[in-house]
Amino acid sequence: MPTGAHGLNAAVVEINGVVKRYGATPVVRGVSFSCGEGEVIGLAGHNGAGKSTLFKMMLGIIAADEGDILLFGEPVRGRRFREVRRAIGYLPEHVALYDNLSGLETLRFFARLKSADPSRCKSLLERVGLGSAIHRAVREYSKGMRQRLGFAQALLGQPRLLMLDEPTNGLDPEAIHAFYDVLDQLRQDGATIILSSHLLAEIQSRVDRLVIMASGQLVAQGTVAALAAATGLPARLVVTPRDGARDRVRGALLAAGFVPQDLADGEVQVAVATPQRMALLGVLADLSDALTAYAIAEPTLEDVFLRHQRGVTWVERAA
Ligand SMILES: Nc1ncnc2c1ncn2[C@@H]1O[C@H](COP(=O)(O)OP(=O)(O)OP(=O)(O)O)[C@@H](O)[C@H]1O
Repeated sequence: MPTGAHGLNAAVVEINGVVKRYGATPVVRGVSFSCGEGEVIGLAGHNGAGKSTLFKMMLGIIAADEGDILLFGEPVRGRRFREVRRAIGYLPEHVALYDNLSGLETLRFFARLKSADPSRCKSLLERVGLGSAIHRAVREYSKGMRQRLGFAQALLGQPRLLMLDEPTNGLDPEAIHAFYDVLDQLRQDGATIILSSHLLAEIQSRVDRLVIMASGQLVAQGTVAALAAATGLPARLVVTPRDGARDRVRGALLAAGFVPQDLADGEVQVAVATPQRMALLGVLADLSDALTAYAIAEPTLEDVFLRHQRGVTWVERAA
């Protein structure tokens, strides 16, 4: 395993001020982050945020216009990167496959390209759930099967760093579950993993840290808990007034400093900022005979994400 110029403790990934332009248009705009050994990082962002472009720069497939990228301490376009590249598994967003080859032939082909041990191909295909289809032509593979084959290709050569671009794209829920099981085993084996997704809800419980991109910029990074707490988004209270009690409910909420909003089905909603939580308990107690139900929804990471998409930037600073 490469340890890089900085020795064993070097960050696996170091990205500093990376910019990429197509023509005059910047699509990655000054992105910086780093990633330590064994970390699982979720790179989240909507379509077009710049995730795939960043991945391609991290692999040296395309050159950055500005900034530095070091993997295992080596500059990605440097002379010694070839050696480092062998320790990296990459699942591109669109895997190019030869339709006439079988799954096994395909993987053996990739193994030769990567100088990886071809005798492991069969067990790798079993590991990604393609064990019964290894001799079938890839042209007969479903989208999900092609994606699994791409994943097997990324696992060739026991990579120490896995970069997976939208790895669950095209997978059904069962296959997504199986994918994360394999990812957990790889994490236990000490691999560093960066996976991108536009589905924050799917990855948020499966990564150690999130890096959120929007319009080519890194808008937030941190653990899921830190991101949710730091943005201080309000919780939402939704109450269902008893028949004829709606005005009383609205009045009590207003008097306690909340701003009631009528929902279509007769319910009333208010935003509850953290300092208002105690006041909320009092109002609910006063209104106990006027309500048939109430529910408090904590802010989700999706709310955080949407807020970042609207241009609010918050980046967790290292202590
Ligand atoms: N070769 C290219 N030439 C011109 N523009 C490009 C090229 N490749 C990507 N872009 C543009 O760069 C921006 C970022 O694209 P990128 O594929 O990195 O986003 P993404 O976050 O991976 O989104 P998606 O999930 O949709 O692929 C987009 O606006 C895209 O149109």
